[in-house]
Amino acid sequence: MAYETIIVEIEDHVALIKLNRPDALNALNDQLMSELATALGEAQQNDKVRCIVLTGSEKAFAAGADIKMMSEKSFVDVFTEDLFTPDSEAITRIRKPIIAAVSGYALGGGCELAMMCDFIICSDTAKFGQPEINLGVIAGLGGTQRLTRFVGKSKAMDMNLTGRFMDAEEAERSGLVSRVVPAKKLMEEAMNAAQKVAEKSMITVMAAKEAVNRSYETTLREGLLFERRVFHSLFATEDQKEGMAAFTEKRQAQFRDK
Ligand SMILES: CC(C)=CC(=O)SCCNC(=O)CCNC(=O)[C@H](O)C(C)(C)COP(=O)(O)OP(=O)(O)OC[C@H]1O[C@@H](n2cnc3c(N)ncnc32)[C@H](O)[C@@H]1OP(=O)(O)O
Repeated sequence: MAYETIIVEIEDHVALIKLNRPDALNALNDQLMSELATALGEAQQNDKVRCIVLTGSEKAFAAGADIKMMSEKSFVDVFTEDLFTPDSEAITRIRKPIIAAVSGYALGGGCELAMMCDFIICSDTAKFGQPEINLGVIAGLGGTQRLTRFVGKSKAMDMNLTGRFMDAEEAERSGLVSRVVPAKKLMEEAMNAAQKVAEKSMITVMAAKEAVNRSYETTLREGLLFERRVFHSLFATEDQKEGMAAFTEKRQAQFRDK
């Protein structure tokens, strides 16, 4: 399928999805969000794809929802048509792993989009923020909910109430991102991480993703039980036999997703 606001490339089992609205710092309009959902759905269906990397430009991962589109709308418009808060499940229900590679601004919906991914690698130029307060609104795609789970109440309140930006160093220190790398190395680092994930058993990767995500949705007791059940169930796979045999035989495992 031909896209106008994103670019999709598939190489070595990794789908690289690049947000591409350079004149608006990748502001998230309806078309971009719909094309992104379609591309992710296609990556999920494509057997050649084992990991997905989502990125933007050097200057902006995404500067949030399209303010020019929002500015004319009334409460009745946005409430009745459920505007500007697309169902994040189009992204979070993707079972293959998604890595966000963030350079420059990840603000408002851009920060929220990065947080919907499985982990975030950012460049030392990255700036995260929930500046919606400056527009007379609040975050609408997880900036008060996911961000609080990532960085805790105090920092999430600070960012949502003052609208200040968090730099890469603070984002790593606060647990929002997993790694910070020099801007020039960002894509290499993200693609290498994706390759590492792509080498694993897809069944095990999907199970690990589901188990970690469960920790956000349930109690510790239920989460630990879920983890234990999934751990036990993986002993029914050929990939568990292969992984453990490879360790014993001191060789590289050859996973077959079975
Ligand atoms: C998801 C939900 C529910 C809500 C939201 O996300 S609300 C949006 C939250 N985001 C923001 O408030 C950030 C808005 N942008 C900025 O503050 C600045 O653009 C900046 C700090 C990211 C960068 O500033 P800079 O001076 O370097 O660049 P600009 O001249 O301001 O921008 C270049 C170009 O892009 C257009 N732009 C930027 N962000 C958006 C946006 N969110 N929506 C629509 N358009 C955006 C900006 O207007 C300019 O284009 P023009 O020169 O044609 O006006």
